[in-house]
Amino acid sequence: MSPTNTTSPGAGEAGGTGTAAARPAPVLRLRDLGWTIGGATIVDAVSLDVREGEFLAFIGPNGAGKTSLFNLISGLNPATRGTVELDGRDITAQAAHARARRGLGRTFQTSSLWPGMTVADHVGLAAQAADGGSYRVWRRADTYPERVERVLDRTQLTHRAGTRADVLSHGEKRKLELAVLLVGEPRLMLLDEPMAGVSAEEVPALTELIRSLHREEGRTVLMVEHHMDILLDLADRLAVMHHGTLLALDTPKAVMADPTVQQAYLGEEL
Ligand SMILES: Nc1ncnc2c1ncn2[C@@H]1O[C@H](COP(=O)(O)OP(=O)(O)OP(=O)(O)O)[C@@H](O)[C@H]1O
Repeated sequence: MSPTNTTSPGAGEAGGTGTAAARPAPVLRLRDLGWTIGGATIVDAVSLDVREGEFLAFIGPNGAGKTSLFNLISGLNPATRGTVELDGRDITAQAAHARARRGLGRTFQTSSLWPGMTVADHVGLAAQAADGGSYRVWRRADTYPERVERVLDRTQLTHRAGTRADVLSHGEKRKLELAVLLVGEPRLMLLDEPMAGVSAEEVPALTELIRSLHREEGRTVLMVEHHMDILLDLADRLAVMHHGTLLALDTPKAVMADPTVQQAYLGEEL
């Protein structure tokens, strides 16, 4: 595996499917993307393509720049160099909400829920926001009964509809964050450590949910995760971040066997 892999088209690399002629245009294209703040380069010239329907997982030691890269892709932070293209359109200068309207949605490493608000109200409010409404002028969740019901059913939270977010288990909170994301029907989902804080008993159901959003619904998924066993099961390709750079990008098997990657993780379990 060579780092030049990172600048070649994503299609076909993951499972060896398709020919160059049959490759669809990438849904997401990063070119020379970087973020420098206070003189420190946090994300350093990352280039990669993600094909429609792909599951690309990001791994790397703590502080490698994975979340920062997600912030640049989702528009939470502005890039200080390079470009982000979605469906062939340069969105580098677009704000996060404009990117969300184009089908790019994300979850966060730390919980983004309102403790005193019910599960159904979270989803209803997200539906209102997805329709261009404001998060500040709150209408009741039952303005969107069908949509709320559908998303709660999809995320196995129907029985928790009237429950306040702060009494949910960690796994249910993560599902609710996915529900809030799904109500906007994202085609490209950025999931930042969706298993963080989730108990071992709840991991399989959450993994299955994420798998079905990808495999059954055909959503493109970019996911940061530290649990390698989960990624080996879910991901088409692994991207390895190290000191802000993209160290490797290949199939999980090839990445695991790469001596450069092993070196980067020296002292840590890969
Ligand atoms: N706003 C900021 N200002 C200065 N430094 C920052 C800022 N945001 C992140 N950093 C630094 O950038 C580096 C990368 O952080 P980031 O959260 O992107 O890493 P990560 O790979 O997601 O780590 P983890 O796996 O621990 O979540 C860290 O050293 C962090 O302290």
